Amino acid sequence: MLHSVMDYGTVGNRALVQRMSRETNMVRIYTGPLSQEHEFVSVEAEKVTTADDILKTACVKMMLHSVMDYELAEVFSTGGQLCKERRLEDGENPVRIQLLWPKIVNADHDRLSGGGYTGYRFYIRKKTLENPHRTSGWVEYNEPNPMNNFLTAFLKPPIINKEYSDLCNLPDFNERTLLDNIKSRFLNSNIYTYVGSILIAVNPYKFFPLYNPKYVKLYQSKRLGEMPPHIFAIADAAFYTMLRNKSNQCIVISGESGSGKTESTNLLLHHLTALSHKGLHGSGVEQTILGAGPVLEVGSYCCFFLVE
Ligand SMILES: Nc1ncnc2c1ncn2[C@@H]1O[C@H](COP(=O)(O)OP(=O)(O)OP(=O)(O)O)[C@@H](O)[C@H]1O
Repeated sequence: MLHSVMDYGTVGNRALVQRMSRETNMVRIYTGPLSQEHEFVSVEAEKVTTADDILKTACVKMMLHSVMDYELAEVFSTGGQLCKERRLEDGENPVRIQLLWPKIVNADHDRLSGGGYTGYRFYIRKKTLENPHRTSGWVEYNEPNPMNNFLTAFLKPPIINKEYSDLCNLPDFNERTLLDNIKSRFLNSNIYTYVGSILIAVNPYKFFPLYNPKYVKLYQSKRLGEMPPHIFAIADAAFYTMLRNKSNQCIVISGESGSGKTESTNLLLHHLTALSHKGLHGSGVEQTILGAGPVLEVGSYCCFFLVE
């Protein structure tokens, strides 16, 4: 009798364990430089789902055609410095792995601060030609995370040879220090610098991946100066000031011929339409913004009116 009760218990437990292992979880696969559109893709998975299956789904979501060329990596990072990473074996179970990640560290997981993110993440990456089968053991690094290097370098200002992202903070303000500061920022791919609430843009005459949806998201609802200088920050500040104060806004863009006024106007429009797409304030805003053109071009000035 006792034996049969115990059997019942065992069968009941097994059913419970099976049910629990079938519960689905979301696994975030960060895209790094592989996607301009998405910071990550979410894949629904069970505890028993293999890394290989998750990789296949992530590739479909990201429209990457040859799964064989990609792999998943578990990455631990602190403040923009990649501490360690390892390749996931095909048969490993990412859901089980992420359940073991320390919760306290991962509380900061989604917080992109001046130093990047802190915690564990899964990344999808291209297999390297030199080493198509990277080790599945942890490899430690002391250099900026290669997955996110442009974004990380952008978010993390250099400590040595300190640069000032706002010229108002220059300890010794004169023409020389001003130009030196803008030049050294430009050489570090920082084309934007603030002077208080004014933005100086240096035309790079080449494409920088600074305007994709990741950056649109990064600058939404942020105070001017909270994030590194960017044209999106100006658009965001004007947009929210217009909504908050219920007053029209004007952005003046000035510079000599070829300095990038038209490009800057397009980038402002790009961010403003992205903000209105959020649907927070009704789709009419986009029409109003687009209807706010024509942009007034007079000599070397562009005036961009944002009408409530
Ligand atoms: N932020 C930027 N990133 C990359 N290229 C840029 C950027 N800003 C401007 N450019 C490039 O520089 C060139 C000149 O820019 P643009 O036409 O915007 O200058 P402009 O000030 O409007 O010139 P003009 O006053 O003669 O009309 C263009 O080829 C443009 O693509």
